Amino acid sequence: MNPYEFFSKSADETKAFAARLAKELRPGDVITLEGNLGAGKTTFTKGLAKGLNIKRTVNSPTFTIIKEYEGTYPLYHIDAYRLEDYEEDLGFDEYFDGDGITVVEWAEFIEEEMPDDRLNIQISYADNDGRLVALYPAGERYEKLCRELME
Ligand SMILES: Nc1ncnc2c1ncn2[C@@H]1O[C@H](COP(=O)(O)OP(=O)(O)OP(=O)(O)O)[C@@H](O)[C@H]1O
Repeated sequence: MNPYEFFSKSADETKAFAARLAKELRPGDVITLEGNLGAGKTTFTKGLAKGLNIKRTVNSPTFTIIKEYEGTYPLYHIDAYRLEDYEEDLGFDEYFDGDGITVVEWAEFIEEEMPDDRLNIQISYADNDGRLVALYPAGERYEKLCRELME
Protein backbone atom coordinates (compact mmCIF):
# COMPACT_ATOMS: atom_id res chain seq x y z
CA MET A 1 0.00 0.00 0.00
CA ASN A 2 1.15 3.52 -0.77
CA PRO A 3 2.06 5.20 2.54
CA TYR A 4 1.60 8.67 1.14
CA GLU A 5 -2.13 9.05 0.82
CA PHE A 6 -4.44 11.76 1.98
CA PHE A 7 -8.20 11.53 2.06
CA SER A 8 -9.83 14.86 1.32
CA LYS A 9 -13.46 15.49 2.23
CA SER A 10 -13.83 18.78 0.35
CA ALA A 11 -12.24 21.10 -2.19
CA ASP A 12 -11.06 23.27 0.70
CA GLU A 13 -9.28 20.32 2.33
CA THR A 14 -7.57 19.49 -0.97
CA LYS A 15 -6.43 23.09 -1.27
CA ALA A 16 -5.19 23.19 2.33
CA PHE A 17 -3.17 20.00 1.79
CA ALA A 18 -1.66 21.39 -1.42
CA ALA A 19 -0.83 24.66 0.32
CA ARG A 20 1.00 22.72 3.04
CA LEU A 21 2.95 20.85 0.37
CA ALA A 22 3.78 24.12 -1.38
CA LYS A 23 5.55 25.40 1.74
CA GLU A 24 8.03 22.52 1.40
CA LEU A 25 8.77 23.11 -2.28
CA ARG A 26 11.76 24.90 -3.70
CA PRO A 27 12.86 26.14 -7.12
CA GLY A 28 13.41 23.36 -9.63
CA ASP A 29 10.77 21.09 -8.09
CA VAL A 30 8.49 19.29 -10.51
CA ILE A 31 5.04 17.91 -9.77
CA THR A 32 2.94 15.86 -12.16
CA LEU A 33 -0.80 15.78 -11.58
CA GLU A 34 -3.14 13.01 -12.69
CA GLY A 35 -6.85 12.57 -12.29
CA ASN A 36 -10.05 12.23 -14.28
CA LEU A 37 -12.15 15.13 -15.43
CA GLY A 38 -13.29 17.06 -12.37
CA ALA A 39 -11.11 15.06 -9.97
CA GLY A 40 -9.54 18.23 -8.65
CA LYS A 41 -6.29 18.92 -10.50
CA THR A 42 -7.05 22.61 -10.87
CA THR A 43 -8.31 22.76 -7.28
CA PHE A 44 -5.03 21.22 -6.11
CA THR A 45 -3.02 23.72 -8.15
CA LYS A 46 -5.02 26.58 -6.65
CA GLY A 47 -3.95 25.30 -3.23
CA LEU A 48 -0.31 25.15 -4.31
CA ALA A 49 -0.62 28.73 -5.54
CA LYS A 50 -2.05 29.83 -2.19
CA GLY A 51 0.88 28.20 -0.41
CA LEU A 52 3.24 30.11 -2.69
CA ASN A 53 1.47 33.39 -1.90
CA ILE A 54 0.26 33.81 -5.44
CA LYS A 55 -2.51 36.40 -5.60
CA ARG A 56 -3.75 35.84 -9.14
CA THR A 57 -6.53 33.34 -9.78
CA VAL A 58 -5.27 30.04 -11.12
CA ASN A 59 -7.29 28.36 -13.82
CA SER A 60 -6.71 25.59 -16.31
CA PRO A 61 -4.00 26.25 -18.91
CA THR A 62 -5.46 23.83 -21.50
CA PHE A 63 -5.65 26.40 -24.29
CA THR A 64 -2.47 28.25 -23.48
CA ILE A 65 -0.45 25.10 -22.59
CA ILE A 66 1.54 27.03 -20.01
CA LYS A 67 0.67 29.68 -17.46
CA GLU A 68 3.07 31.49 -15.19
CA TYR A 69 2.29 33.03 -11.81
CA GLU A 70 4.47 35.17 -9.59
CA GLY A 71 4.72 34.25 -5.92
CA THR A 72 7.30 33.30 -3.30
CA TYR A 73 8.69 31.38 -6.27
CA PRO A 74 7.26 31.44 -9.78
CA LEU A 75 4.71 28.72 -10.49
CA TYR A 76 4.64 27.26 -13.99
CA HIS A 77 1.44 25.37 -14.73
CA ILE A 78 1.69 23.24 -17.86
CA ASP A 79 -1.15 21.30 -19.47
CA ALA A 80 0.36 19.07 -22.16
CA TYR A 81 -2.99 17.66 -23.28
CA ARG A 82 -2.79 19.28 -26.70
CA LEU A 83 0.79 18.14 -27.27
CA GLU A 84 0.04 14.46 -27.71
CA ASP A 85 1.21 14.34 -31.34
CA TYR A 86 3.93 16.91 -31.00
CA GLU A 87 7.35 15.50 -31.90
CA GLU A 88 9.65 18.48 -31.59
CA ASP A 89 11.62 19.39 -28.52
CA LEU A 90 9.51 22.02 -26.80
CA GLY A 91 12.24 23.23 -24.49
CA PHE A 92 10.30 22.62 -21.28
CA ASP A 93 13.47 21.59 -19.50
CA GLU A 94 14.11 25.29 -19.17
CA TYR A 95 11.25 25.32 -16.65
CA PHE A 96 12.22 22.09 -14.91
CA ASP A 97 15.73 23.32 -14.17
CA GLY A 98 14.65 26.85 -13.52
CA ASP A 99 13.83 29.28 -10.77
CA GLY A 100 10.30 28.11 -10.10
CA ILE A 101 8.00 25.22 -9.31
CA THR A 102 6.50 23.39 -12.26
CA VAL A 103 3.19 21.54 -12.22
CA VAL A 104 2.47 19.37 -15.25
CA GLU A 105 -0.82 17.80 -16.29
CA TRP A 106 -0.73 15.12 -19.00
CA ALA A 107 3.01 14.70 -18.47
CA GLU A 108 2.91 11.41 -20.39
CA PHE A 109 2.60 13.43 -23.61
CA ILE A 110 5.94 15.13 -23.01
CA GLU A 111 7.63 12.26 -21.20
CA GLU A 112 10.92 12.70 -23.13
CA GLU A 113 11.30 16.18 -21.68
CA MET A 114 10.28 15.29 -18.14
CA PRO A 115 12.95 14.86 -15.44
CA ASP A 116 13.18 11.43 -13.77
CA ASP A 117 12.96 12.90 -10.28
CA ARG A 118 9.51 14.31 -9.65
CA LEU A 119 6.49 14.05 -7.43
CA ASN A 120 3.53 12.40 -9.08
CA ILE A 121 0.16 13.13 -7.52
CA GLN A 122 -2.92 11.13 -8.41
CA ILE A 123 -6.34 12.37 -7.39
CA SER A 124 -9.26 9.98 -7.60
CA TYR A 125 -12.91 10.02 -6.67
CA ALA A 126 -13.85 8.48 -3.35
CA ASP A 127 -17.10 8.11 -1.42
CA ASN A 128 -19.27 11.07 -0.42
CA ASP A 129 -17.72 13.62 -2.75
CA GLY A 130 -14.34 12.88 -1.22
CA ARG A 131 -11.06 12.49 -3.07
CA LEU A 132 -8.08 10.26 -2.50
CA VAL A 133 -4.88 12.22 -3.03
CA ALA A 134 -2.00 9.76 -3.52
CA LEU A 135 1.61 10.90 -3.71
CA TYR A 136 4.20 8.89 -5.65
CA PRO A 137 7.66 10.34 -5.12
CA ALA A 138 10.45 9.51 -7.59
CA GLY A 139 13.89 10.34 -6.24
CA GLU A 140 15.28 10.83 -2.75
CA ARG A 141 14.34 14.45 -2.36
CA TYR A 142 10.65 13.78 -2.97
CA GLU A 143 10.66 10.63 -0.81
CA LYS A 144 11.91 12.72 2.09
CA LEU A 145 9.45 15.48 1.35
CA CYS A 146 6.52 13.02 1.38
CA ARG A 147 7.68 11.39 4.60
CA GLU A 148 7.84 14.77 6.31
CA LEU A 149 4.52 15.89 4.90
CA MET A 150 2.75 12.81 6.24
CA GLU A 151 4.25 12.97 9.72
N1 LIG B 1 -12.38 16.70 -2.02
C1 LIG B 1 -12.38 17.46 -3.13
N2 LIG B 1 -11.19 17.83 -3.67
C2 LIG B 1 -11.14 18.57 -4.81
N3 LIG B 1 -12.24 19.02 -5.47
C3 LIG B 1 -13.44 18.69 -4.96
C4 LIG B 1 -13.56 17.90 -3.79
N4 LIG B 1 -14.87 17.73 -3.53
C5 LIG B 1 -15.52 18.38 -4.50
N5 LIG B 1 -14.69 18.99 -5.37
C6 LIG B 1 -15.11 19.77 -6.54
O1 LIG B 1 -14.73 19.06 -7.71
C7 LIG B 1 -14.39 19.99 -8.73
C8 LIG B 1 -12.96 19.71 -9.21
O2 LIG B 1 -12.73 20.47 -10.36
P1 LIG B 1 -11.30 20.79 -10.95
O3 LIG B 1 -11.50 21.79 -12.04
O4 LIG B 1 -10.34 21.10 -9.85
O5 LIG B 1 -10.92 19.36 -11.56
P2 LIG B 1 -9.86 19.03 -12.68
O6 LIG B 1 -9.29 17.71 -12.30
O7 LIG B 1 -8.93 20.16 -12.83
O8 LIG B 1 -10.79 18.89 -13.93
P3 LIG B 1 -10.47 19.10 -15.48
O9 LIG B 1 -9.78 17.87 -15.92
O10 LIG B 1 -11.84 19.26 -16.04
O11 LIG B 1 -9.62 20.35 -15.60
C9 LIG B 1 -14.54 21.38 -8.15
O12 LIG B 1 -15.80 21.89 -8.50
C10 LIG B 1 -14.44 21.13 -6.65
O13 LIG B 1 -15.13 22.11 -5.90
